[in-house]
Amino acid sequence: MFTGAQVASHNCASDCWIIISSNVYNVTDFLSQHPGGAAPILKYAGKDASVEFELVHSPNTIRDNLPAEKCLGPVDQSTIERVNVSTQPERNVNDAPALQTVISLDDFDNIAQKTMHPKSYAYYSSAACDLITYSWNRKSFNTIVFRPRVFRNVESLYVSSDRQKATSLIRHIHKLGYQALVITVDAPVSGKREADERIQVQMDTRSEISGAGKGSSGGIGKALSAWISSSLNWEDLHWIRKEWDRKLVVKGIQTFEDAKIAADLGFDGIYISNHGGRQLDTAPPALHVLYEIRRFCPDILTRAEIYIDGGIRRGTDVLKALCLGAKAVGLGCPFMYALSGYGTDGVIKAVEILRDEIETGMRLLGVSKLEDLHVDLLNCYKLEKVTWAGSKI
Ligand SMILES: Cc1cc2nc3c(=O)[nH]c(=O)nc-3n(C[C@H](O)[C@H](O)[C@H](O)COP(=O)(O)O)c2cc1C
Repeated sequence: MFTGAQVASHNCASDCWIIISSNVYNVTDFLSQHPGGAAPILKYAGKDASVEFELVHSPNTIRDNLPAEKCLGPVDQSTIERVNVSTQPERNVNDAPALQTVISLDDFDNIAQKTMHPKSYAYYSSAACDLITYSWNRKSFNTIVFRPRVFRNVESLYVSSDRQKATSLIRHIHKLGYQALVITVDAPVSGKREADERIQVQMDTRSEISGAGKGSSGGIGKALSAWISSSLNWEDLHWIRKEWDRKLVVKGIQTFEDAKIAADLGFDGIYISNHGGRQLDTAPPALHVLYEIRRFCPDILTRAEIYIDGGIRRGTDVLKALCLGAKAVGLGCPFMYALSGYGTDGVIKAVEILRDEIETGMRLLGVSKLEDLHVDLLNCYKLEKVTWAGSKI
């Protein structure tokens, strides 16, 4: 067994011993082979390098890189001086929140920032210079927009999975006098809605502390989607068409191809929507799809009524959609918030605000009738550049 003093006498580049995890190693020959250069090792020549070593090396590093004979033997721990490698506050992996609360890979990163030793985290997370390539790695994926197809029998249908129940529901709403039936086709399963899931796991975790419930149900969205069938496809529309003789609208169209299928099947309305961004992330914005339809099958604009929603918040948004050929627009969240804050009065106020903005916008555009809104009132240069124009690869 070595003493700390014995090790301390081997403290230069031509004779370098270090202590790692209570063992003494002769690393003199290894200095020139260390991928990080000799300097970080020489800093600990003759000393205990355990703490710094463990921050940035895996446990097998020594076994894999040093010949066995370079391990000289154990050192008497009571004789060695501790080397303080960091003035940073100690962080503790035990501070990490319960694993069930982690719902995305970025959560692991955020937790690591708070719980890892700063030196280890800095080593793991650092990237070159201005982080240009590092950030492009992620951003480049976000420049690609999906073209989701709908009604493909992915084992989910946005009417009750029990067809008998769905039929009686359709008949019931027919009897109540509703003039249009909207079939939503972009939600064969619930999207991964993280705020919804996060609050659910937090509540589940809290109730586990008191002994109630285990695991997470994945939020309201997942719970509500449990009764939806995922096997609906275009064939099913014949059955729905037979049951419903009034206006039939398909909601959730996101490509010109599906718009064409819907128009050919005789749908009265084609509702372009990505469910307010609640389903497939990086699905196309509704305006892209409307533009795509204008480009590839403009006849659809006259064969069916086109509706769009998603992110519409201003009268000017409405005017732009109408200029591009939409018959009507939808708003989800603004009306839900208006309703939850002020009830019916809130909804009326929201409509008034929009109406005022639409009328003001029309006057400033020099237009007095909705029918006079047309595409030449718009400069779509940028929209055209980002809208799908056919595959060239
Ligand atoms: C809380 C919430 C629940 C929704 N539920 C449904 C639904 O059951 N069926 C459906 O077709 N769309 C549903 N949507 C999507 C809306 O119909 C609409 O497409 C979307 O909210 C439009 O985007 P916007 O909120 O940005 O206006 C829901 C949206 C929200 C915010």
